Amino acid sequence: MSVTCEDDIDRIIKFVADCNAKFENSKCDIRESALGGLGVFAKSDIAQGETILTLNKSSIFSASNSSIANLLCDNDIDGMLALNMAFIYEITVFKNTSHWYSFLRTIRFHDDKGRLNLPPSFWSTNGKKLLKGTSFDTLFDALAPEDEIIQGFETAVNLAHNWNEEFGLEVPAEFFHIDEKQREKDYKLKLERFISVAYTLSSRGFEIDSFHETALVPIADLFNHHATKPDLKFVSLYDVCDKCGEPGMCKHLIAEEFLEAKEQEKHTPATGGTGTATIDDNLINRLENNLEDACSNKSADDEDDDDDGIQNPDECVDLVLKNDVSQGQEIFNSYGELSNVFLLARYGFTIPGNQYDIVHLGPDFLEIFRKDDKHQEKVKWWSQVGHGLFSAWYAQMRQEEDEDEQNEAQSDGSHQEVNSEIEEESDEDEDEDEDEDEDEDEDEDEDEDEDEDEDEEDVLKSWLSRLYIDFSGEPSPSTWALANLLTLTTAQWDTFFSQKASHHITDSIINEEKLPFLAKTDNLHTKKILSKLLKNKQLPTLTDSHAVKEAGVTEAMLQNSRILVQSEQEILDRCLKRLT
Ligand SMILES: C[S@@+](CC[C@H](N)C(=O)[O-])C[C@H]1O[C@@H](n2cnc3c(N)ncnc32)[C@H](O)[C@@H]1O
Repeated sequence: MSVTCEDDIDRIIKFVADCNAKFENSKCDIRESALGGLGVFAKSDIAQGETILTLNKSSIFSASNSSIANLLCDNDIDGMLALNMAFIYEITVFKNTSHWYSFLRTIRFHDDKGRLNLPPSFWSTNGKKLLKGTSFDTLFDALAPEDEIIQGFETAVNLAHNWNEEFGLEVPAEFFHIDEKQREKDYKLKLERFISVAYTLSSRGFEIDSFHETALVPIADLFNHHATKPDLKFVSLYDVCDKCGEPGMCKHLIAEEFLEAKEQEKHTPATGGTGTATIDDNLINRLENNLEDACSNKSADDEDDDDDGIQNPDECVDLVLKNDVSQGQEIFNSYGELSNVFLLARYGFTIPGNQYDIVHLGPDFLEIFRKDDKHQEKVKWWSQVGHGLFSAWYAQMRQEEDEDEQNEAQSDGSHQEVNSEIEEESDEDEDEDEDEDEDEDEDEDEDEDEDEDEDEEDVLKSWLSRLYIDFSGEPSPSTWALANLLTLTTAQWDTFFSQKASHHITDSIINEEKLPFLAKTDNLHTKKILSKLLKNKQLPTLTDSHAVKEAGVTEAMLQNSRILVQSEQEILDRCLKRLT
């Protein structure tokens, strides 16, 4: 949960005004939202297509335009780790000397009681219990501490000390100085602060372009998320030079073109070639001259901009309304079509009745197999052969059904054209595949042993992940198939194969005519098996009486877990209703 204080609104508005941003202040109101923290509301009716925020990319905060941009680049640090480190240096070391300080200090990574904002993977043991057995735990394994962020923290601590030793850059002590006298305790504290910043920034970041990557965008980050009816579109030109952020020609592109031309020359016998293309002093001088010219033109343009207030749209980010909004309404953005698992893991909140939620049944099937030996052969076949075979057959069957539907709607002439195009495409694919196969053969032997263990784990994860119920309460095709399989008597199971290898069931040859049986959704025995499995499913019990909080459990943890668990429980109830 990352929320902004009302007291900070003026500071944020002043920051964007100082940056010459265009924010429709007269039409939008920033105030407290019932969803928590602040939100943005329409002061009057606003029409679809209106741009309510335009900000030059120089006013957003990214690792690439931060005070430590060069250091990060020299040390090959990018992505969220770079943004995290840049944010920490800006708010602790550079403070008032930083252009972004008045904006960045409004981003809080702890609640009003000073408790850090941590993702469930770093919740206390009691906190994690609240989500035990949900899809968050069993499908995404999202309660396990994330090694990547711990490694990121250690990299950041080492770099901070190196930079301090090499050229005296102050170490952000609250984050990266670990007191050796109480190392274990202090390490945990600093690590959690670092994770808390990472979690907070991940809930507020926008993907800008190939230069800035993920960045913080003032005002834009005050819009809350709506799962089904967002009002806004975030617009930013993604393809820019990844070294300097220029949307058009820049010295890096000129250099690249020069090297390409040299490379071509090398392969053209008439002119001959030098053999290697390097960026020599001459080229650098030419580029620098070009750049100076470009800069002087650009500053002239910028002066023009100041005169008439027009900015180059390619250098700006915009928030544009994609619906009409009415006076008083909260204006929503979309953070993506995300289930509560993703919302909680990345953004720190959940929404009741989230239509992207599912209930995972992998561990529940495993429990049936663990308890009852009689299914062993079927499970072995399903995990190693059956699920792949069934999934491929099912996908093909669905495709054919879709094609039949399309064909019915099409005239005969256009129908034939479509088919011949598809055939040509698949012929080409086959040729390409053959070539690739030859190359691959050489490398295969080396990697085989290493790959085997990983493969087994991946295979298990893969077929278990397909066992779920969707938001409407409908079991997935694999869930129906596996449950149908469990209903087979020994005699029926034997007729499933045209040739059965009794020692190695996975070598048996399936009777393909039997596959449609696995897709059946009306078998009473199957429905009984599924109903029993659902009734036995153990989700945490988090009724209102769970209000007595245990140590290490905050109100926010409890509230988010309650919403997530309730959403899964409602899906189970819907499924049970369908089955009976
Ligand atoms: C980008 S910020 C949005 C502005 C935020 N309300 C604030 O006060 O700064 C994202 C955070 O807003 C909150 N949030 C956004 N949409 C929400 C929703 N639909 N329900 C509950 N909280 C939401 C969450 O705390 C999330 O971490």
